Amino acid sequence: MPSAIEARDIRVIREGRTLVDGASLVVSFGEKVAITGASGSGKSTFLRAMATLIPIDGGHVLLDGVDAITLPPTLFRTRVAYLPQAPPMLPGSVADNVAAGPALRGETLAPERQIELLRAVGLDEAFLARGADELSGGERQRVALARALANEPKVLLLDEPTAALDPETALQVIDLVRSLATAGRSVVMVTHIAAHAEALAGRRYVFRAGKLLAGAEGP
Ligand SMILES: Nc1ncnc2c1ncn2[C@@H]1O[C@H](COP(=O)(O)OP(=O)(O)OP(=O)(O)O)[C@@H](O)[C@H]1O
Repeated sequence: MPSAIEARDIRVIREGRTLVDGASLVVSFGEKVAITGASGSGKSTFLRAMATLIPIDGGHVLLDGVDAITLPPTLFRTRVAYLPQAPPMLPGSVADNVAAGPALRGETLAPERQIELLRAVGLDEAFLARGADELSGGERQRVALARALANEPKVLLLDEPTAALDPETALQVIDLVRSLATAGRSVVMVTHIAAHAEALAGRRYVFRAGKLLAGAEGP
């Protein structure tokens, strides 16, 4: 069976510096992977490369065994959700945000589905009418996850989802992220906080000097 997503020998070189030096990662369906590493080690660059958001200087990203380069970008973006640190909210209500992905494709997200998605991220339906710009950091992170889930992605790529959160909220968001890995959905999370990587309870990697190393060893 092919993997859900695979990074094969990825290289990223910028301004003569090798930021990602032949990094490979195979993620199975339903698997959780946490990548830690020191600031500036290249983990965000690697995650963005996996999301096909930046040009790469070598290697391949495979989705379900198929080279991403051969897939229509819109298909890849629907299957693979990438969330940056502190994802920005779109103007309007929480409902507008949750329904944004389908709306881009000219589809309407049924109100029942919006409620279901909010519940999946631990928010009740009263949030739908709230202005997205009034939310706390933790609520924004949850709404961003619900917005991503509306596309029914197979893979979630999360860059420091707890970066802007207080310690208690951060652990709640990690619990939530852990629960989002299901039989058909994989999660790859970058975090510089070892305890959060551990709390994800999946496979562990460390990014060091552009290399992705298996294991939980600290930076
Ligand atoms: N487009 C670019 N051009 C030049 N240098 C870059 C570019 N993007 C990233 N870098 C550099 O590459 C290195 C790795 O950055 P990256 O954001 O991947 O690190 P990180 O491990 O995620 O760090 P942090 O935990 O601080 O976010 C840094 O030194 C950064 O300044």
